[in-house]
Amino acid sequence: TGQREKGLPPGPPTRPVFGNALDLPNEHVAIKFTDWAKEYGGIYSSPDLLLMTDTNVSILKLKIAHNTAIVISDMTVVKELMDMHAAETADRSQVYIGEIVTDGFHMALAPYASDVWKISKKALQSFLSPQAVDFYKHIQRATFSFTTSVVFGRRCPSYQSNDLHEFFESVRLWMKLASSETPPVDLFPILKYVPEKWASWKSLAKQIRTMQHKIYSRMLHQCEQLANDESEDFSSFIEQHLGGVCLEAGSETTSALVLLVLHCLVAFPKEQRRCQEEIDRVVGLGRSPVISDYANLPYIQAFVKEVHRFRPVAPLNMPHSTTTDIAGECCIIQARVNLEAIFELMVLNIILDSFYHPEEFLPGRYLESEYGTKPGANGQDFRHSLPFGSGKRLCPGMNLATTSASLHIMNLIWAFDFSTPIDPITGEPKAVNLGLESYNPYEQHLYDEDIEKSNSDSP
Ligand code: HEM
Repeated sequence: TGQREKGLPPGPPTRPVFGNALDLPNEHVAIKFTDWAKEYGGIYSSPDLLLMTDTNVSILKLKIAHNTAIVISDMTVVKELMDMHAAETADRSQVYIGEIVTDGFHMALAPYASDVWKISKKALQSFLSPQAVDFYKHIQRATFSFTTSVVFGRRCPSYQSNDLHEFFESVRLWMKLASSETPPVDLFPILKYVPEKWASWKSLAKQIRTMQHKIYSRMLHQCEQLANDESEDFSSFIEQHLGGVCLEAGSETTSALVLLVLHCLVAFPKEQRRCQEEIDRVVGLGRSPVISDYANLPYIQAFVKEVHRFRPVAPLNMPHSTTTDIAGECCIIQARVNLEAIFELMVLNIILDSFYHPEEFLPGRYLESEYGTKPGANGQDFRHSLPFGSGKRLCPGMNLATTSASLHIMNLIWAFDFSTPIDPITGEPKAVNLGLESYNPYEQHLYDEDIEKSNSDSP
C-alpha cells in the first residue's frame, strides 16, 4: 500500500501506507497540485491519495478516499481523456458520506451507469438547455406545463414540444384575429356575408379552429394513453432530489462567480471603468440591461472570462473516475482510477506557456484571441466551458449559470461603482487582498455611488 503501481505516470515520492496523503494541505489543495504539476508535468499520479476538492466556496468541502488519483493539468490530456474517452472517464467513485446524506439519489455523485444519473441527466437536459434558459420562454413553458399537468395529467418538460409550439402559435393567431386588423363584424353584422376570398379573417378563424382541435384532441389522447402507461413517469424521489441537487450545485457556484467578478472590479478600478464605459455606451441610462445586451459587450465578456481563468470557482473540478482501462496516447490508465482535472489556470506550467503574464489580471487578452492565449500558443484544446468541467459530466447548469450570472453582472456594473472603504488613517482606499484566503470570508465592502442610475425607472 502506498506504492505507485507500475505503468502509472510519474508523481511525487510516496510513503508506505499513506502514499502522498500526508503531503496534502488541509486547504487550497489546488496550489499543491499546481506545484506538483510544475514538477511532474501535465499528468501525474498519486497512490492512496486523500483528495479534497477545494471550490473556493466555504460550504463545499468533499473528502474522497481513493487508491490512486491521476491529476491532469494539461489541456491536450484533458481533451484526450475527458472528451475522446468521455464514456470511460465519466464515472464517480463512491463517496460514503454522500451515500448517507443523499441515499444515493444525488446526481453529481451518482455512478455514470446508474439510473439516478441517466434519469436526472435526461430531466435536466429538457429544462437547462440553452433554449430553456431563455427566461421568457421558460415562464411560458412553466405556466403551460402547470396547466397541462392539472388538466391533462401530463407535464410539458421541453420548450421544443409540439404541444407547446402549436398552442402558442394558435394563441398568436387568435391575438391577430382579435386585433384591429379584423373588421368589426359584431358592430356591422353585414360583414358576415362577405365571401371568404375577400375576407381573409374568415380563413384565419377556420385555421385556428383546425389547429386547436388538433392540439386538444392529441393531448386528450395522450392523457388517456398515460393512464395505461406509467413507464414515462420518473420516480418522484429522484425528481425531488434533482431540485435539491440543482439548488446545491447552482446557487453557491453562481453567486461565487458574481462575487469573484465584484472582487476583481474592486481590485482593478481601471478595468472597472472600462466595463462601465462600455455598458453606458451600449445600454445607456434610460433602461437597465437585458440578456440580449451581453452579446454587444465584448469587454465585459472578456472581463468575466478573465475572472474564470484568474480565480476559477471550482479550481479542482470534480473528480471523474474511469470505468475501464484506457490506452491513450498520453498514458495507460487502469479502471477505477480517479481523474482530477485541475483548473488552477493561473499557475499551471502548461498554461504559463500559453498566456502572456498569466499571473496578471488582463481581460484584454480575450479580445486578442478567442481563448486569451498568446500568439503562436497552441490553443486548439482550450474551450470556454472549461470552468464547468468536461466530458459526459460537464455541468448541465452551464447555460443557466452563464445567463443568470451575466444578467447580474451587467446590472451591477450598470448601476454601481465598486470600491474598498477609505482607510481613516491614510485617507486612501484600503488595499484589496486578491489571495485565495480573501475569498472567505468575503471581506470587500462595496459602495453604490451611482444613485442616479440605480434609482432610474427601468422597464
Ligand atoms: C458559475 C456556476 C457554476 C459552475 C462554475 C459550475 C461548475 C460545475 C463543475 C466544475 C461541475 C463538475 C463537472 C465535471 O465533473 O466534469 C459541475 C457539475 C454539476 N453542476 Fe454545475 N456549475 C455551476 C452552476 C450550476 C447550476 C446553475 C446548476 C443547476 C441549476 C448546476 C448543476 C450541476 C449538476 C447537476 C452537476 C453534476 C453533473 C454530473 O455529475 O453529471 N451547476 N458544475
